[in-house]
Amino acid sequence: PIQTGRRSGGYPPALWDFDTIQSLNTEYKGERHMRREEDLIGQVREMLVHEEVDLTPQLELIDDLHKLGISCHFENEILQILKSIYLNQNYKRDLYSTSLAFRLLRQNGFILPQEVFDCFKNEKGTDFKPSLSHDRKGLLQLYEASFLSRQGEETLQLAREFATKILQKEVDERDFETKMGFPSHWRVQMPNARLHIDAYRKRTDMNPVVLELAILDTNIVQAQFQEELKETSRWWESTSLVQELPFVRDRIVECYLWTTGVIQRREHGYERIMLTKINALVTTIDDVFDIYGTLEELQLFTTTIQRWDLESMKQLPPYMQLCYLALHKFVIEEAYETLKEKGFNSIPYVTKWWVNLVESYMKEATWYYNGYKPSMQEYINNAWISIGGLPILSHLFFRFTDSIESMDKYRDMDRASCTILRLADDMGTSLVEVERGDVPKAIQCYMNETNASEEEAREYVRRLIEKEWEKMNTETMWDDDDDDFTLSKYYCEVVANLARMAQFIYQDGLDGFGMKDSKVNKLLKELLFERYE
Ligand SMILES: CC1(C)[C@@H]2CC[C@@]1(C)[C@@H](OP(=O)([O-])OP(=O)([O-])[O-])C2
Ligand SMILES: [Mg+2]
Ligand SMILES: [Mg+2]
Ligand SMILES: [Mg+2]
Repeated sequence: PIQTGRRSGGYPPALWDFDTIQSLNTEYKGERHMRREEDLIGQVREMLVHEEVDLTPQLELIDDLHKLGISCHFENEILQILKSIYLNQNYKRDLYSTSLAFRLLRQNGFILPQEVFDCFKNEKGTDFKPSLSHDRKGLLQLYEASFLSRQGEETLQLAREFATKILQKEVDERDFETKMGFPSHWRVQMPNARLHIDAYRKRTDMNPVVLELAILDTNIVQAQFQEELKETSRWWESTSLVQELPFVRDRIVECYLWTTGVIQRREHGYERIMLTKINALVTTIDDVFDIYGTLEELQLFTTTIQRWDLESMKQLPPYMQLCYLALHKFVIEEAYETLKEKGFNSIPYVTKWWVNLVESYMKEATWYYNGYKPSMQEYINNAWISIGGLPILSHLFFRFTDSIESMDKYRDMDRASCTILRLADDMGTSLVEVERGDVPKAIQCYMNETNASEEEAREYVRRLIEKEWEKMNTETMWDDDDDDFTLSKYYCEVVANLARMAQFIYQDGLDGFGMKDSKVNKLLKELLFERYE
């Protein structure tokens, strides 16, 4: 049933108010903790570079440091170790070591060819040797390594099918993903770190120095996250958008949580605060289009943003004027920083993506009000834009790269990231959205088009996400020695992390952003509010 005009999003109120956020405190800002952390970092560095450990334990340590959220302290040492393994190719061992080395090397820019797995295939090269089906440890790592595949790498496709077929026998189809969890290549680092610390501390091969560093570090980085969160909360309060537009989702804490997975490097606090503001603005404008504005108002709003001037603002209703001016003010402030620090004017580029976004919103609103049901392809061609990833990535582009000319190099990875963001969001939010009144989303479009069941539609969307990850890998993993192709490492990281964070927020098909009863909400409280014991 098409409900014209004002609808409710059915979203619960904010879980934490302004004063609660401002009163957050932790003892882990003290000098004493910093000194202890430096001491532990020194001890772990010794383990990394001096102990003559065998290849496999060294790779396992590197993998653990990343999952425990503390690899940032050892970036140079890790790259040195991986570079030497890459150059003297001493990873050709059993399935486990080869798969582990393959994944860690590719994840760090050393693009090992898929042919390293040929020795594990049968004579005809048509499949992996059946004898491997007893090597569970090796198969798990082969499964993980297969997610580093680029487009057209058949051996890795074969590896994923082979490992999945055998591992699936242990768990039935449905909870395979839940039990296996997302492959590590799809997992964000900081929001998952505490889950890994919980698991690590129970392992028999756990190293007490590594464990103590991981626990201390997660409490120290929480102190930094809390200060950044407080700043974003003061900004959000100052916009008065919640007061003037009471129907929008008041989710500044969740908007901040997003950034801890997208921008994982400690020193990029400014970018996390900036990204939180973008998330909050996109959420507000999305709700204006999705649940509140009449078609006429939305058309006025779109035209005003297309003009990007202050003149045409007066034709807007008051609630839209405030929203428009909040966006305008943010874009100008960021452009000011970019001009001051980098000497170029980002406004024409950034405003283009904000205009594209509201035009895609306008298309969805028109479809909705006309009861139009787009085909899957027609929907996706618009919805990879309407998810709001492009303004996010364009603002981050100007923070993490130094030349406007290079923008085209990133176009395909941007699209892959936004498409995964869109598909993951639809998996988590579209049932509630369509229920309260919204344009049919990926799951519904596929069901309309093929008469498939919801479960079949979800399985189809999951396969689309896998394909988009292959595009992402193809675009972001380039041989570092391919010197005519220099990409910004930081930018490639955040593009892939935006997709990862979407899959984290909407894991298990739940809305970890809009709704409160999800695993994500528990992880949010632990990461941002609770001391890790
Ligand atoms: C940050 C975001 C990913 C972006 C703004 C809020 C979101 C959580 C999501 O909100 P949603 O209403 O699900 O977007 P859409 O489905 O209406 O496009 C779109
Ligand atoms: Mg919406
Ligand atoms: Mg929307
Ligand atoms: Mg949605």
